[in-house]
This record gives sequence, structure tokens and C-alpha cells, in this order.
Amino acid sequence: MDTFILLLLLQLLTYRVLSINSFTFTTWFLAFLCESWFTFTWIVILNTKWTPALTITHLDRLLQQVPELPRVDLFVTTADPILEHPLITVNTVLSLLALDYPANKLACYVSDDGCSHLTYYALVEASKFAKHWIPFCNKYNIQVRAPFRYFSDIATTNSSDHPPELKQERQRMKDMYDNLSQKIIEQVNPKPIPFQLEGELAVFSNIDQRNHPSIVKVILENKDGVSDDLPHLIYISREKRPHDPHNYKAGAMNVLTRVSGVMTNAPFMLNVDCDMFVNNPKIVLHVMCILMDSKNGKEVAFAQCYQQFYDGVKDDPFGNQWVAAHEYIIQGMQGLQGPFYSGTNTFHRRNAIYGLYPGHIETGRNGKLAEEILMKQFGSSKAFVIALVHALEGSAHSPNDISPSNFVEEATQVANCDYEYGTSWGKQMGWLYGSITEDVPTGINIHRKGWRSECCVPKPIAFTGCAPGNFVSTMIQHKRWASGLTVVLFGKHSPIIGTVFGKIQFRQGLSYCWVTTMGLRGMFHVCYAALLAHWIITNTNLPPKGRGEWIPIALFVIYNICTVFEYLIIGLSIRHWWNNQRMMIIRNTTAWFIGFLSGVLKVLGISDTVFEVTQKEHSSSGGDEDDVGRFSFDESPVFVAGTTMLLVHLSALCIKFLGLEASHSGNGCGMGDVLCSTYLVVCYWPFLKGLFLKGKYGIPFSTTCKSLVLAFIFVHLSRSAILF
Ligand SMILES: O=c1ccn([C@@H]2O[C@H](COP(=O)(O)OP(=O)(O)O[C@H]3O[C@H](CO)[C@@H](O)[C@H](O)[C@H]3O)[C@@H](O)[C@H]2O)c(=O)[nH]1
Ligand SMILES: [Mn+2]
Repeated sequence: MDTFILLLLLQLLTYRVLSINSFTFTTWFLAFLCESWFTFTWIVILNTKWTPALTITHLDRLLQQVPELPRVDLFVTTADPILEHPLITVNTVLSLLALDYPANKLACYVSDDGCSHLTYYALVEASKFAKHWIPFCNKYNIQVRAPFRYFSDIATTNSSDHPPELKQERQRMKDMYDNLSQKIIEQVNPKPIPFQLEGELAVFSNIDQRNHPSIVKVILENKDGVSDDLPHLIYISREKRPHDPHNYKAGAMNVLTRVSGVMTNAPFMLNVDCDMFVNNPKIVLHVMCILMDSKNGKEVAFAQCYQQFYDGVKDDPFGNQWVAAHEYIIQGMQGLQGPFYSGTNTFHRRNAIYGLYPGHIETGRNGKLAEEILMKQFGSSKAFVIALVHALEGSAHSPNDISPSNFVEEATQVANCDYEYGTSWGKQMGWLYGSITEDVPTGINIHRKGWRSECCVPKPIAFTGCAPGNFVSTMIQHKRWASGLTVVLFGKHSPIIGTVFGKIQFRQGLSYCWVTTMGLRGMFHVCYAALLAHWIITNTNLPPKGRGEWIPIALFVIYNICTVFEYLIIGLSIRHWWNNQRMMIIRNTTAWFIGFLSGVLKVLGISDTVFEVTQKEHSSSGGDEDDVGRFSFDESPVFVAGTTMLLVHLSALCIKFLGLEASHSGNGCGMGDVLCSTYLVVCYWPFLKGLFLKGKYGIPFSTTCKSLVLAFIFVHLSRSAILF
């Protein structure tokens, strides 16, 4: 079926080439360009889906093969205690501390870009609770080890087959957790009397978020290196100065890499966003099956677990749960060189992050480990370089009973702004700078060296996080991705360069285009939608004559049938399918388009882009039931683009049905055009409703006005045939 769609697309292109004389050259050229683009995108998708694969892990075999489990450093990033409530971060951290893995092999590092005493306070309180929570989880083999999820699961609360002893213990834990969350919530809510920061919190008094020194604090330490105690827990807030770019999350990840290098230097590192808690406590063991595999493990730079979500709104109204994409695109890439790095739920090989090539894993970096060279590339901390050499040579440097608190001074130094001056951090190795979607180029840079990556999909699923709960945050997120990925596409870490000059395999490079052309796709969609409206308004698109007439209609019908089946096969509903299709049209023509424009401005050096953190909702704290799945709007240009799109097509359809088309042309426009335009209006239904609603569910008056003006200009230019 997929190939049949490709053939239809090619036919459509052929028709377009043959009909070159029936249009003005600009419209013909634009149509040809857009349709070629759609065909290319379809080839990219086909190529990606063609040879799917799945890696299955066998825990029983791991323990036979691996004599000693390796250390793993765990990284959590948080940036804003308001958008990312400390209670969410605390739950993620607790779930990590409670991993089913020897505690003396784990160290958890939390990077706080908000430099907030609230986050630090919450972590300190959580570490006290962890002393009860972790033994409880281990004793009763609890699966969900993020307390707020465990306690909100009604099935476990009411289950009658638990021993009475568990019931009692559970209640005790719940009381302790309620007490903890109470304390944290009280701190976060604004107080009438300004609060005095004393004792441990004194370092945070008079702190300016954008201008402060590095703070590194060891909250928990497993001093004796015992496997059934608690892992280390370290809080880091890297130095920020107004004139030093901090490179958002990429900067934070590089600091985490260095601080952990100095303190524990584990050969593997897990990175999660603050809302992504562990759902399968055995996940590290599963991943070790892949990374420590004696046959293929040494080629794998990172293991990626899917981004899945808890409490996702039913049928995915905002199209941000990515279920079908995991199934078809990510598994497809798994059959090639491996999934792209998607920023969270990823286990990295430390030396791959340091820029090592897969072939050098045993020999080190061609033996050129001279200290001065390393200091030039990696910065001038002696302690860090010693650890680095060990990591690059793959020698286990740290005994189990290391004390992070002995290295606080060195750790603070490597978290400073000036540490990276003149080094390769963020340029050739580590998390790469320059794009607000740091994850994709970082992954490309690794694949470019010839590494593979693997998906790890154990049951139960590895991590779950919170998908943006409303339309506005979804659009902010998509705009950020589209803009960051556009910068990647046109920058030196583009997959095209990686394929031509590096070791990215051809088909892998092609499938990377699915990710990196997000913004560009938006641009072509807007362009085509504008053409459609123009054709209807001026009555000029000649439909393919004879047998050709059915091409667009067949494409529309077969594409939809195909995708519906894809959804049904993996157990999703038709409503889910429709919601995703609709969101695809909406975000392509709004957030991705605007993101593309801002990405282009950044590439041209005209303006810079900012990482806008997505709001994380702590869903079990309760929300308005009526709110769920409703579309909200704000004054962002994203909604101006959307409203304009809707108004233009509504006007075009009105003109058509009232017979007001410009008289000078009149070749007739295709039924296909009218159908497409109507389909677009149907997809935009939430916007249409938004025009008539008030409050957050209504499109703001200023947005409507701007869109009216833009739509009027478009229709006017189109009718006077100035446009195109
Ligand atoms: O200056 C910053 C900005 C963000 N973050 C952290 O980055 C993470 C991701 O931010 P979020 O707002 O949740 O972005 P999402 O769009 O949900 O994240 C996806 O997209 C990002 C790239 O745009 C990736 O980095 C993420 O891993 C991936 O989950 C969060 O933990 C933030 O705390 C920082 O540490 N420092
Ligand atoms: Mn997120």
C-alpha cells in the first residue's frame, strides 16, 4: 500500500511536469516544488519503516555473562521550580534512587538551572524519606517507585491479595509521603512573610538566577560502598553570568558529565528530564544486556528508551504521545543504525560522549593521551583529566567506596562558566551547542563516528513522563523543536554532512531527514495550503484531465485508509488516528512553520532562539476535569498563523460557493482543491470554535485582528493576481 501511494505521488508529479503550460510559471513551479517535497518525505518515511527491528533483553543471561555490573551515573535536569514543580523532580529522583541495581554502583546528580532553594530543600527532604522508601520498595518488590504514582494507583491500594503487613506498611509510607509533599508544597507556595534562608539553605539567599557562582552539594553519600544502602545524591547548580551563554540543557548536561567524571566517573550515564520517572526498576539491568553484550555491545554508544507518558489524555487530542511514531519510525530506525537520541531516557557510554570512535574502545584514543592535549580539549582540571584518561582507556578507576564529598572543590571548578573557554565542549564532543534541540545533533555526532544505538523496550515500559497537558504548551514545544531542528538541518551537524563525510549509513541519513526537516515540512505545507486557496480564489488550477482526475482523490483516500490500519493494528482507536491526523495538519501549518522561520533567522544570524521550558503538570494534584483535551490559545504568533490559515480558506470557500471568483481567469479549479480546502477547515475546527469563545479557550482579540488583516491582504493580492 505504501509503495502504491508512492506511485500515485510520482504520477501526480508526472502530470505536473506535463501540464507546465497550463499555469503561470510561479504557481506551476511552487506546486511542482511542494509536490516533489511531499514525494521526498514519503520516500523518507517508506525508507525508515521498511526494515523494523526490535531488541529483546534476557536478564537471566546477563548475570551469567557479566561478572561484575558496571557503575552508572544518573543525571536529572531541572530548570524552573514554577514550570517544573520540585515535587515532580523529587519523584523522579526517588524512583532513580530506588532502582533495582546495586546502590554502590549508582550516583544520582541533579542539575538545577533555576538555582532554587526550593528544589534543593525538596531534595534534602526527599533524601530523608528515601531512607524509608527504598527498603520498602525492595522488601515488597514494588514496581512503580515514584511515590506519587504508586499511591495514586487505585488498583494497588485496594488489592486484597496483599499481606496485611504490606497494607500497614503502605499506609505508613503514604503518611510519610503526604507529609513530605505537604512540606514541599508549603515551601513553594508564596508566603506572606519573606522566608529567611538559613543553615544549609543560606547559600541561596540573595541569589540571582542569572548571575551566581556554582553550587555543588552532596546530599546523600554511600560512604561504605554497600550495595543495599542508598546511592549518592548530589545537587548541582552551575555558575551563571549574564554575559556568558549557558547553552540551556546542553550546557547543563556537559556540567553534569564533568562533575560526575570528577566524583564517580561511571562508564555509563543515564539522562532523564525531571518529569521522567522510572517505571521499570530493572531498566538498568535490561540496558546492560545491550551495552555489555560481548558480541555487539561495543558498537553501541547509547541505548534509548521510548518517551512514554502517564495520564496521557485519552485518544491523544494534541498529538503529543507519539505512540504510532515509536512503533513505525523509531523501530524502523532500530533496523538501521539505531534510533536518534531524543534527549531523555537514554543510557550513554561515557567515552562516546567524550568523542571516542567505536574502534578505539579497547585501545584508547590512538594512544595520544598526552596531558596537555587533553587539557586543551577538555579543560584544565587535573582531577577531571585523570578521570578522563581512565574513562578513555576503559579502565575501572573508582573503587566502590569513593566519597563524592572529597571532590566538591574540583566539581565546583568544572561547573564554572569559564571552564569551557577554548575547549571542545559543545563543539566536537559532549552535548552540542548551537541548537535548542541539543539531543538530535548530539546523536548525529555520535552516529557520524560509526557508532550504533539501540532501543530498549522492556516490559513494563522503562520510563514515563508527563506529556504537555494543553494545546498552548504543545505548540511551544513543537515550535522549539522545529526551530532547533531547522538550525541542525542547515548547520554543520546536519545528517546530510554526516552521511557524505562521516559514517552515517545512507538509509540512516535519509531517516534522520524525518526528524530534522520538521520545520521545513511546515514551510512546504503552508506554501501548498496558500496555493490551494489561491487556486480556488482565482479559479485557476486545471484538474488533471481524463484518467488523471482520480490521482489526488485516490491519494487522499488510500493514504487515510493506510494510516487508519496502521493505528488499528497497534491497538489505537480511530479517534486517536483522527486526532493525530488533525494535529499533524495544524502543527505543520502553525508551530512548525513559525519554528522554521525562527530557525532560519537564527541560521542567518539575525536573531537568537530561546529554550522555553515546557510546563509539567503534576496531574495527581488534580485539575479541572472539563479542561482535559480542550484547546486553549494565547497571543503567540503560532496562533496568528493558524487563525490566518483558517480565515484564508474560509474566504476561499465562500468566494467559490458564492461564485465570486475573479473573472479574468476562469479555467476552473479542481474538485480536489475544494475538497482539500474543506478538509483543512475541518482540521481547523478547534480554531473555528476558538473564534467564538472567550477566555483561555477563545482566540485572543488581538490575534483575530492580526489574522484578519493578514487574510485580507492575502485574498486581495490573490484576486488582483499580484501574488504568484
Ligand atoms: O536551560 C535549560 C532548559 C531546560 N533544561 C531541562 O531540559 C529538560 C527538557 O525540557 P522540557 O521543557 O521538558 O522540554 P521537552 O520538549 O519536553 O523535551 C524534549 O525536547 C528537548 C529538546 O528540545 C530535549 O532536551 C528533551 O530531553 C526532550 O524530552 C528539562 O528537564 C529541563 O529542566 C535545563 O536543564 N536547562
Ligand atoms: Mn519534557
